[in-house]
Amino acid sequence: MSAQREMKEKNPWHKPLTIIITVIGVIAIVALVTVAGLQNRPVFQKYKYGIVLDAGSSHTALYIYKWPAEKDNNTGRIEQKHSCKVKGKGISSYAAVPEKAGTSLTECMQEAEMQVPAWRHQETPLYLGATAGMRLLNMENKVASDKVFEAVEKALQRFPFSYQGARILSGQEEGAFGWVTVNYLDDRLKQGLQTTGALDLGGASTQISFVPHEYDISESPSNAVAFQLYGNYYNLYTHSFLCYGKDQALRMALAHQTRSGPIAISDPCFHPDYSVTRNYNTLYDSPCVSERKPKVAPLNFTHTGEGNFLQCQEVIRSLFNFKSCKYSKCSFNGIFQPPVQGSFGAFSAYYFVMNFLNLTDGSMSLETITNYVANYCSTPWDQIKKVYPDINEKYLAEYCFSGTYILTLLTEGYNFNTETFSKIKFIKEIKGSDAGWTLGYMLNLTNMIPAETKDSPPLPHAGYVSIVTVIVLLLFILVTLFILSFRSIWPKCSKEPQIV
Ligand SMILES: Nc1ccn([C@@H]2O[C@H](COP(=O)(O)OP(=O)(O)OP(=O)(O)O)[C@@H](O)[C@H]2O)c(=O)n1
Repeated sequence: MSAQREMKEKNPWHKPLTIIITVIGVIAIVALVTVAGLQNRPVFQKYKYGIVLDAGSSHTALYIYKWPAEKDNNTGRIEQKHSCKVKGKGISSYAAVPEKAGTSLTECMQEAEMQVPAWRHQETPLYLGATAGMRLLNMENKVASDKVFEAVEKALQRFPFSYQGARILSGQEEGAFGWVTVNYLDDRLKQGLQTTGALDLGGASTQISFVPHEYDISESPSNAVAFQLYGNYYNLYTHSFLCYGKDQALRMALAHQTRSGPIAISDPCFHPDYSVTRNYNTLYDSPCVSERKPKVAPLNFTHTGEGNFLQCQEVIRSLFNFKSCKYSKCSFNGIFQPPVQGSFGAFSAYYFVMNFLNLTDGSMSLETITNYVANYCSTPWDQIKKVYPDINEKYLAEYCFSGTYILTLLTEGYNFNTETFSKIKFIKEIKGSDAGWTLGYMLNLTNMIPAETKDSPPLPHAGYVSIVTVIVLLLFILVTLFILSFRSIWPKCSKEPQIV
């Protein structure tokens, strides 16, 4: 009996005050942990959406972007949710039947309706930007270009999105927004890191954009774009060469070889044994070559291949004018360009071509790549078709020209050398979003990159709650220890059990 009593005496949990403190403490901890848990549980994310249609010269593509609804003004959070390739050619090819330019977009727009939740449709901005194909059509036939836009606008307005307009981007915008996209996706802008240059090769134009060292923008103001993004200032050099996209460059190369109106040409940029009949009118039906059409020429010419890389380079060199330059330094055609600087991302047709040729592995030297392309070009056409039976023959026939064009443009046009060439990465996408001008365009139009950085609290909310929880827990332990340590000096007389 007395032993039992003694045990009760020694066990502090039997003291009423201790029990009360313990219960309160446990309740406090449970409450805090519950609050922290609720606060930090993975909540159902609500997203906002934006749609951009890239109406290029060779085709149109639709991109849907999404970002967390509560973070409109934040960085690194906007990502590509979906893309859709419009069937058929670019909208500029519908000049003779403009309504078809509109209807061609229907399928991808219907996909967009399914991809974006219905309750977000009305607030989802929808943009269409047209590039070099429409630039050329607009130069050639403004009425036809306006009609294509009318048809496209009509078609897009039928959908329940917030239509924001369709327009032709300038070459400078195309270059600058491509640069913004690449650096945004790489998280370089928010962190103020050294930026990556952007190389974009389309069907009808090509763009080069980078931030040069010691750049005197007054030398050629039309090539300069100033940005203030997240509190950082950038003086971007950008230039777009109309007609130097890969399809128009090929036209120019063929025009060069048919300038005297022959009935047949032997082309070093096509494989040995390759042979097709081409139509003079079709070849010269572009403002990039129309003025060079020979006065006297048959209806068709036979286009055969020779597969000679060095001679192909000679033909391609003839497309560039390296003679005149009124600036301290030029790329070609008298266009100012400071020396290339830093790393570059090369996308669109740069990627399609280099990926087909298996040359996107960054470890290959310029010399190895050149030898590979030379060897590829000299391979007979029949053999090429056997090795790649599933590739569209039109694309397949052109990869020798395209590979040679890319190497010549980069090394002789933009002056990349062995060392600087090794800093070019051929990329399709970055972190799941396609490289191209569309994301940069949307970020700009929706003001989603602030000029200044926002002041943010020193700790994120979740961190704050966790720290408070730990501190309270420590306090509770300290108080308990404190109470227990005083147990021995508590007045015992009043609590002495009365033994009757
Ligand atoms: N698998 C593929 C897909 C496309 N291409 C080529 O890549 C170019 C298209 O690049 P893109 O960036 O889509 O150009 P567009 O936007 O159509 O052209 P632009 O920007 O000049 O208007 C075209 O020459 C097309 O033939 C290719 O070689 N292989």
